[in-house]
Amino acid sequence: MTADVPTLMLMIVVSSVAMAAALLVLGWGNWRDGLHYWAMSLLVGAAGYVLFLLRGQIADAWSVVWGNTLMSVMFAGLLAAVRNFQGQPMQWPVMLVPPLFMAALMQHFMANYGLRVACASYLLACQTLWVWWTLHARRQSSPGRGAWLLAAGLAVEAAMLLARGSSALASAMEGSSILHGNTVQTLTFMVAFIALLVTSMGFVFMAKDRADETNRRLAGQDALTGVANRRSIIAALERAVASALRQRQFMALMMVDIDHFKHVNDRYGHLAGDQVLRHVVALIQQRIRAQDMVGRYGGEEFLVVLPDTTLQGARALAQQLCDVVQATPCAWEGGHIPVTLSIGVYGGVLAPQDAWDLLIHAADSALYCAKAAGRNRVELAQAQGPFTRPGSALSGTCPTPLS
Ligand SMILES: Nc1nc2c(ncn2[C@@H]2O[C@H](COP(=O)(O)OP(=O)(O)OP(=O)(O)O)[C@@H](O)[C@H]2O)c(=O)[nH]1
Repeated sequence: MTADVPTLMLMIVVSSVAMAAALLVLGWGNWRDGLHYWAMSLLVGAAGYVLFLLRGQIADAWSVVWGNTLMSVMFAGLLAAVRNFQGQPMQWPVMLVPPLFMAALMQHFMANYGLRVACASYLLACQTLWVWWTLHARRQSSPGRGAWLLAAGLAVEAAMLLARGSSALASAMEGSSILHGNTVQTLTFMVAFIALLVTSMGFVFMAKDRADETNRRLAGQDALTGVANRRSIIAALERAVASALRQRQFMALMMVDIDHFKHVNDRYGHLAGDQVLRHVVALIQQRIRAQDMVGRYGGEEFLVVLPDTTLQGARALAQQLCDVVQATPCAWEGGHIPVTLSIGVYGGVLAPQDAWDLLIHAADSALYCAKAAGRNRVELAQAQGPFTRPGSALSGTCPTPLS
């Protein structure tokens, strides 16, 4: 099976330039995730192929030495793209060793086509595997389908280069040329073309996967405080309720509200109010466990979901929060803003009919009681028995009549 090698090379050049141009146009002014390194590498690779295509028409030193060196620079650039995507620093002195090595090897073996092909193929295979390994070693920073596609494309490319190097060593290639069509040449450049498409698509998908993930995270986040927003914290509560019911475990919930927050806004201004919200969130986050979750339920109201926690445990934590917030006024413009919290706590073993909205209602009722009883305090919603619909166990749990 043979195909016209110059045509295959031309296809690679045209696709590389087209993809690079698309990436450069799309990413212009907003370079991120290493896409600019990828685009530049494609252009360098295309230039290398153009020099191969001109074999016989320009000096061999240009076509052989520079053509192969540019191929090696292209793989150094792909490595740079992956490292940039992963947020790793560039190590140019190390990353540019292979291209320098390639230039020296090509000079040295200029007269021996077979050895030249073998050396160039093995060196490029090593560089491809280096990119693959960099991707693989930090899988957590590039999860998703894109990374799989890229890894697969790199693996195929490396396998093809190793096979080409071995075939060059095994067969006498004197008198042959890179532009001659034979089975190995055809396979080499067909695989190179496919690998170019697959790896580039994989890299772009990687960037897209990351953008999707960032959007998903932001959609579930409260922009001011950085904790879960109302939708996310309710979703987390639903999951915690389902898990507590399945495993017949305790769970607790706190509704935390900043006292007289309107007064903070009125006296110090809204920016100060925002700072107080962040301050309170930071203090809460410092004291909850990894499996707990805090979210902003409303203006100055926060929900804290506490899986596998008894009512008494939640009450102790709530009291700690009240104490620490009172003892740590919020720093603002060289002074301090005193802050206190009221907290309503629900905790217990759930009954099958209990739902997240009932638990919120319970914690909210207890919070109402805490406000009514003078603020800066903790009140409990339900201390015994399964939780039931409002109007039964919950009503009348306020220890102090509302004023
Ligand atoms: N700075 C700031 N203020 C907010 C934000 N969201 C809500 N608020 C304000 O929070 C205040 C809530 O006031 P109230 O519901 O009367 O509660 P309160 O003053 O804390 O009174 P109690 O809860 O009864 O102690 C209102 O003034 C809202 O404008 C926000 O994101 N930033």
